[in-house]
Amino acid sequence: MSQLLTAAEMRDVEAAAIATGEVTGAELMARAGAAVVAAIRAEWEGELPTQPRAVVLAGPGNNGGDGFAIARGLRDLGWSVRVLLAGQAGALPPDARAQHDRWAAGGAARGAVLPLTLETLRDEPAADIYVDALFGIGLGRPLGGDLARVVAHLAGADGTLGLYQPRMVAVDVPSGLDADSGRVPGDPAGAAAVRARLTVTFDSPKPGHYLGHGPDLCGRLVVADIGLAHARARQGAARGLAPARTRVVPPLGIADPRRSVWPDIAGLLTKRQGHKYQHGHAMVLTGGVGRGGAARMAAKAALRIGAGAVTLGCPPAAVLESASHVDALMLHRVPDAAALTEALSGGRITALCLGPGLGTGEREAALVGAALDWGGAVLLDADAITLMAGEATLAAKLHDRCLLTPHPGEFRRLFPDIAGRLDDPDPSLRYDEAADADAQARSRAAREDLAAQRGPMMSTLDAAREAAAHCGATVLLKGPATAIAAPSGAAVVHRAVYDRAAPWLATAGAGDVLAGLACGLLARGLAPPVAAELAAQIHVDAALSFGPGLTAEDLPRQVPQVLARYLAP
Ligand SMILES: NC(=O)C1=CN([C@@H]2O[C@H](COP(=O)(O)OP(=O)(O)OC[C@H]3O[C@@H](n4cnc5c(N)ncnc54)[C@H](O)[C@@H]3O)[C@@H](O)[C@H]2O)[C@@H](O)CC1
Ligand SMILES: [K+]
Repeated sequence: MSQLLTAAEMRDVEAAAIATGEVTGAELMARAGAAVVAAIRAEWEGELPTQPRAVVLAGPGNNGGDGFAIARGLRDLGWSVRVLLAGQAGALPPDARAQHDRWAAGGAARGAVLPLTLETLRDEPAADIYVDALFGIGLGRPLGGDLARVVAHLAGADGTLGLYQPRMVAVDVPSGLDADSGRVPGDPAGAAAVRARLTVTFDSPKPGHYLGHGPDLCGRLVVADIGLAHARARQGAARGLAPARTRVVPPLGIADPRRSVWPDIAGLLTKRQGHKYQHGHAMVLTGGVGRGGAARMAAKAALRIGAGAVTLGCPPAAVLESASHVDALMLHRVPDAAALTEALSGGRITALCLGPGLGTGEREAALVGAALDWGGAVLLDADAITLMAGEATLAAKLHDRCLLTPHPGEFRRLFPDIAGRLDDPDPSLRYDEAADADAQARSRAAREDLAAQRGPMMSTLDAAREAAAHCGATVLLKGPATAIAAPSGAAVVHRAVYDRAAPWLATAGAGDVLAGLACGLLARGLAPPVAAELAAQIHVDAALSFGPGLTAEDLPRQVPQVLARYLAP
């Protein structure tokens, strides 16, 4: 499973399934409820008393409806269950109302529903499990009033985190978290949302489970099948989005690490016999004297990932320095842009990497210009991005064989308008259509997709997509969950969170290695979005395989192990 659905897409899929008559909304809600009950039993197995007690917090929409279905499911298992409802039963949407009525039919003793207020919640005797069914994918704005206080209390504002978080299961998303962006409307710090030990979502994960505060708030993420796979595939195909517009990589739910990558990974990486230049020739530009380390690290990574040959392009004064460091790399003097153009015009170089440790002077700006004028595969990182941010005519040369790998700060420099909207805590400030007239000219289809995918808050994924559509190149926006977007609108979220969290990867030089891996793959002929996706994965797998204590220099050395795992028969 590898598809990510925004809230709007999830609604589409549900509506399409219901419209064909193959399932009803009520049935979907019953399946959702049953899936959460099963996930609770699995998660807390062996930890609960003989007759556990649950408190279900039900909200005013269908998430609340799931809550009533869960309450009934737990009661049927012999649990003692209390439901606290935010709002009036009469105002619930029909499916949720029906679940409420089935629950309440248990009578005052077995099916009691109390109004949810901070007071009623505080007065409740402690429970073994709390079910957060307040808001799911329908959260549309910042929480306010008493509900905001309730959520703040659940989130630990009163020193109560230790009481709730270890016992909290969130239905679909922790309430307060925006399912599309991983942001918390009205609270950039993310404190105004429930913190769960377990989150059970339905059919497909949502971007917000991986981006922003999502992983922190969700705890463990379970994706439950509620029988919508066919409707999802049909819906995707109908929109021309098949097989999947936004994927999460590696795909979920496959334990075998060799298969936790997409099926043709071995095909992409296996070297067939042939001359070294048949596997591509990458050139990595270095900075001046004493500044070559970053580029050398990138070059080693490019070599490890299987580029047939790698040449360091150095300013003349720095040739000697690099020569004393690395034997397997070739060296080439690149005094200026004209020399670079000449080197590239020979037809041997199949991909160029520039940025790590490059410098940001006039010579380097001219190098970026020459690299982009070449028209071949170019990876632009670090200083190259900073240079483009300062010089609009450089950025205007970007094309679809380019791959940009900014960290958030570099992204902000190069795309200040997009980043400005991304930073804004006000969810009413959405994707700005007028500002994107350029992208409109480039690709109407991509734009329409962007519109269809948009939620109430902009995400880093939206930002990468907008940036890619805007500049016409593939953009890899770094983060714990890396967002990679092609100009066509196709995108992936690389999940280095949950079981793939590698916090030790935040080490100096790790970004240079990522650039080198991606450049090596470009040199081997992979298209920029594929090279980016694969490089991000190998980068994280290398970090996971080394473990804590990692330095950037260790990363290229881990690559053979990682490849061996992928390529094992
Ligand atoms: N048939 C279906 O549609 C299914 C829905 N499912 C559940 O339904 C959920 C989506 O249901 P809904 O679309 O009703 O959305 P939610 O239940 O997430 O929330 C919508 C309700 O909350 C209110 N609301 C939104 N933001 C608010 C705020 N800041 N302050 C106060 N009130 C606010 C809305 O006005 C609306 O009443 C999913 O997350 C999932 O849990 C599942 O049962 C699967 C089937
Ligand atoms: K919830």
